[in-house]
Order: sequence, then C-alpha cells, then structure tokens
Amino acid sequence: MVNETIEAVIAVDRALELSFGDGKSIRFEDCWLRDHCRCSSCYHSDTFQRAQHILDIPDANIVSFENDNTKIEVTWSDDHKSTYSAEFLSKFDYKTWKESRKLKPILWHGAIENKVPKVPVEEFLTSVDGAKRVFQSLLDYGVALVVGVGVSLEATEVVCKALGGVQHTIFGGMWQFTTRADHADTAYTNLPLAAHNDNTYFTEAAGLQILHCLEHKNGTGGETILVDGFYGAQELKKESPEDFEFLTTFNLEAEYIEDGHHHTYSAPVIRVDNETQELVQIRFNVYDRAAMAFSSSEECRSYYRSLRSLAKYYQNPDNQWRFKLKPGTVMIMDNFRVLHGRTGFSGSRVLGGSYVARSDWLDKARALGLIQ
Ligand SMILES: C[N+](C)(C)CCCC[C@H](N)C(=O)O
Ligand SMILES: O=C(O)CCC(=O)C(=O)O
Ligand SMILES: [Fe+2]
Repeated sequence: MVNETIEAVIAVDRALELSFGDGKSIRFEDCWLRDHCRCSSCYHSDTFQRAQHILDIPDANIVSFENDNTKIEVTWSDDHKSTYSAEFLSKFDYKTWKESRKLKPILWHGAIENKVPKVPVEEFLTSVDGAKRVFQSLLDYGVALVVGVGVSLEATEVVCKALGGVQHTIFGGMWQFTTRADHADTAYTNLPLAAHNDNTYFTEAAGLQILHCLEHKNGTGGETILVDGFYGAQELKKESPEDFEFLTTFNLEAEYIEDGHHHTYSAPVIRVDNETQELVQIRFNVYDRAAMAFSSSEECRSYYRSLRSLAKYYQNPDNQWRFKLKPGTVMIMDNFRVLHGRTGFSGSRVLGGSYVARSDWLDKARALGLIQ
C-alpha cells in the first residue's frame, strides 16, 4: 500500500480512470472525487468529518488534472483544486475494499479447547498482544477465555470494561445470579437451559455475554454448553435450503415479560448480509418465542419445520463444546453468533458477568487493527 503509485490517468465521461503500479485500475466518478476532496474547506482532518453538507457540494466538472505518480491534482470548473494521494485512492478498488470489510469467522463444531487461548488477565489488561489475542479469538471463534481473574464481581467488571464497557439492560449492568428468582427468567433457577442466544426480544441484542462462575458448592451439574450458531446455519443452508431461506426471511417474534417490563422484537432467526450472503446474526432462543399468528398454514408449518431443523444442529452433542466453568476463568461469547446453555444443577452456584454492546467490542477490535 505504501509503495502505491499511479501510472496513468485517463478522463472518461465524467470520471477519471486510474491505472496503479500494481496493475489494478479504478474508475472514480467526478461526484465521488469532489466529495472526497481532503482540503481544509472540504474536510476537517482533525475530526475526520466532512466539512460540507451534501447539498452544498458543487456539481462541478473536471477541467484538468496532473499526475506525479504519488498523487493527482484536479482543477475544477469552479476553480477549486483537489489533491488525492495514490495511497488514499488505491484503497477504493471495490473488490479489495469490500473484502476488507468482511469478518472472517472460523466455523467450528465440537470441543475447541485446544484452539481458544486462555489469556492471563494481566496480559489482557496491560499488553496490546494480550488484548489482541482475546479479541482475535472472539473474531475467529466467537469465544474467548481470560484466566487468573479475581473471584469477585469487581474483578470481573474490570474485564468487562476492557472488552468495551458494560451494557446496561433490565437485568442491570454487572449482574450476579443464583437460583434466587431476582428476575422472571429460568436463568435464575437450576433448570437445564438448551443452547440459546440471549436478548432475542431486544431491538439490540447484547453483543457479548460475559460469564464468570464465582462459586459452585455442595452440588453437581451446571456444565456450560457452547455451540457455533454460524456452523449450524451453514449446515442448514447445505442440507435444507428451504428451511434456511425461511429462517432468513420470516420475522419471528420473541418476548420478555416481568413486572413492569414487556419487551418484544420481531426479526429473522438467521440474519444474512443481503449483498455478500455472509452470516451476520443468529437469534435463536426456543424459550423466549412469543405466541404468534401466521398468514397461512404453509407459513405456520414452515415455522415449526425449519426451527426444528436448525435446533437439531444445535442440540447435537457432536456440535457442542461442553465444559465446567471454574472460578477465576472468565468466559466471553459473541451473542450474535455463539449459543450458550447449561445443564441442570444442584447446590449453590453463583455466576457473575455482564453484557457488552456489539458496537463497543468491535470498536476495541478495530482500534487494535484487527478489523477495518
Ligand atoms: C442472567 N442474565 C442476565 C445473564 C440473563 C438473563 C436473560 C435470560 C433470557 N431468557 C434471555 O435468554 O435473554
Ligand atoms: O447458568 C448459566 O451457565 C447460563 C445461564 C444463561 O443462559 C444466562 O445467564 O444467560
Ligand atoms: Fe442465556
């Protein structure tokens, strides 16, 4: 990128076609060029914001241009002059640009304890390398483990803050939960919970869920179940395309009800980028489904058929990673991708943790240079 040069420029219609030293050629429309003028009256380089309203950008023509290989200078019909560096322009080759925006999840099934690094908390909190390992693991597998954490909600909070900041919901900011029914939800019992995503009833589901087992005494069970939601969706697409299609288009309503609260949200169970077909979000929770009316018997039957098909991948033990959370290990999962659950348990089990908004953890990953 740094050695990028512009070999040739030709004017075509209302555009400039540039050939770069590495062989690629990119066409820039004059409206794009004028909008991307980086002079101080067009762009505030200190705040990285455009300085002009889109309605105030003149619809000017290119009168002339000069290329000195490292930059081009354009003179406009209203006498404005713009300079663009080769390095800046070279980033806008559509394919490269689009590709650079893609996340590259590594889909998994079964136990992946040998792949997910256990990053010591001091390394995570105090070194760039430690932080990168945690966020890279979240980007790759949708799961990260931070070890050696103090067995308290306060020590857990420090980790949650470093992941992007605590997201407040009706459950609180940092939460600590046991079998005491502080909320009208089965998470606050000792019942088994099949793999699910949280917050299917929120307009913005939590980005990350952080869980730290602070105590489990005088009992057994309470094993954690994780499963890659993207893997299941990918298998469904291959084996039952019509079920995949239904779950990517049908708006399934979910709800959360307790005293003074009533959340509902309708959206597809599998959200796919309509341009790239990449998997964007899984919103799967069989318990929090709302009672719904259907437009036809076919739609009603498709709902049950397709949800059951997808549920089979998530319930298949071969696809699950099961382990027992231990005090000191903070588990972090991408709630847009990985489903979590637990087996039923006896005894006194205390979990602490929080949610982190997706925008906030991706912000951290981007600031570390791990994504664009
Ligand atoms: C205990 N904690 C606050 C983590 C979660 C409670 C939310 C549970 C809800 N059924 C859901 O799946 O979203
Ligand atoms: O008890 C657990 O391990 C997890 C419970 C759960 O699903 C949640 O807190 O969201
Ligand atoms: Fe949950």
